[in-house]
Amino acid sequence: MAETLVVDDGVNDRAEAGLAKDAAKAAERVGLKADSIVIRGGKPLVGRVDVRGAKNLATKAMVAALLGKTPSILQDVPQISEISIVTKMLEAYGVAVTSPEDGVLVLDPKNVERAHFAQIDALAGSSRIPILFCGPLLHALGEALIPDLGGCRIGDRPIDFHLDALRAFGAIVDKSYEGIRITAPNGLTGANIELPYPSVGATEQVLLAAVRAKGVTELKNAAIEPEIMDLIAILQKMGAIIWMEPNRTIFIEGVETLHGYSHRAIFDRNEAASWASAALATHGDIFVAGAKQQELMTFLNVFRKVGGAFDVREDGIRFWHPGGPLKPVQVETDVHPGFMTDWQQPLIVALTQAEGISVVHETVYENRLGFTEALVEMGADIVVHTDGLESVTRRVPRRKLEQAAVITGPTKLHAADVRVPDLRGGFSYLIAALAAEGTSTVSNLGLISRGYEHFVDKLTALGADFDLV
Ligand SMILES: CC(=O)N[C@H]1[C@@H](OP(=O)(O)OP(=O)(O)OC[C@H]2O[C@@H](n3ccc(=O)[nH]c3=O)[C@H](O)[C@@H]2O)O[C@H](CO)[C@@H](O)[C@@H]1O
Ligand SMILES: C=C(OP(=O)(O)O)C(=O)O
Repeated sequence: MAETLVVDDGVNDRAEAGLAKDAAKAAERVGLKADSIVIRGGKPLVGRVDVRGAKNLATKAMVAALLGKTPSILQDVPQISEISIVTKMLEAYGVAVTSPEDGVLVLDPKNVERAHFAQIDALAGSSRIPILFCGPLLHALGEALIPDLGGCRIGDRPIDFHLDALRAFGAIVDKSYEGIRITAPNGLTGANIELPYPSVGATEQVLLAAVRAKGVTELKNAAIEPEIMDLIAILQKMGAIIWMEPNRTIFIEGVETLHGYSHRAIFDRNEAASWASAALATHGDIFVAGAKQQELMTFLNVFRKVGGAFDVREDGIRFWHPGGPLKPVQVETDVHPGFMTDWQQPLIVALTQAEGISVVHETVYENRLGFTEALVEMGADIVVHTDGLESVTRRVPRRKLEQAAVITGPTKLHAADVRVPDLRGGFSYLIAALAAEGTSTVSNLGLISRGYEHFVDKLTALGADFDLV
């Protein structure tokens, strides 16, 4: 059975309570005081939004700073609650975090020897990032205490690949602690690791542990998402030796010491794709400044097939609904370069407006379509098949408990009161409420601020009609 942290039944409630409590607190730290938004829908979103660094890179870059002997500088850091949570973690682990100007973080690991493990428990259940501190802390201190993980509840999200990899490096895992305690009395030694699935987090785990391990590490079946490539670029700036070979193989030659980096985070392609879906679903026209074509190629193909229009410019991408009917599509989520799982939730709202039957097959997580229930309440015709659909071809082997959503459109969406279940599901509810006729209330907004910077201000800039409660 896969090893898990916070996902077994007995501890789920604790994780959920932690996530909800922390989401609200962390949201306040990034300026969101309201729990709910009352949206008067039926108006197209038109205007410009700016997208900065990716949540899924910036947080890992912050962890990487712990590996350096000197301070690191990270630019284009978004004001999202996930960053404020990781800042608190870094501070507990002895890294001084300052922000000389908006979007810039200086991360100084000078006090890591005086890590305050006792303060870490207060952050239990708030994020998935803590598990990535294992390698850097083991190199710095020979010991790591990691609190229970949080993150979106979109599947079981075990950490067996992470722990197996750490054991392969020579670490000892003790799960009697609430969370995990991990030690490396003899240091970490490079290893040959093959991941059972190209997990993003487990690939990052291996990179962050291997860069200072003794000897060479070979990682097979690695994830190769653009955010991972950006993390590799950061580690190389720090002095690491990393190269790639075909078929998802990464080699890392361990080095004695690393120094700080200066880096501008890759843009948030998940946020960009979310605003693109919002433009389509509301018959709108949104220029997403900072979006780049390369990392969005797979999304852009699907967006075009659905009938959306886009224009790639020097400084961003304009997405709009060109008029006329939208077309149904068949999409299967996958690891990069496939269609990213984080994109499917916002896209599904747009697909409720396509003429015909669309299929979205979720193959990365086993519980990421539950959010569609609220869309059905709002008038969408969506049937979720929990065994997946046999007819869909796939690159990765079939895994248990997959889900497929069959969306029949177009359907008129009407107003409803809905509660945000997870980050992308929450953004989807905002889109649905903006597209629907009437007045909807979306509550538990704190979760959206985990990954969408200044989304309330952006909605105002796009002409949305709403009040915060
Ligand atoms: C903070 C962050 O970057 N989050 C992203 C990251 O999550 P995260 O890194 O958690 O996602 P993974 O790629 O690790 O997970 C993919 C699949 O592998 C499974 N798995 C993973 C690890 C493990 O030890 N055992 C195991 O079975 C998971 O349950 C899941 O079904 O990549 C996901 C897939 O692109 C994205 O949806 C998330 O937005
Ligand atoms: C699933 C996501 O994030 P996390 O891994 O932080 O829960 C996401 O960004 O959509």
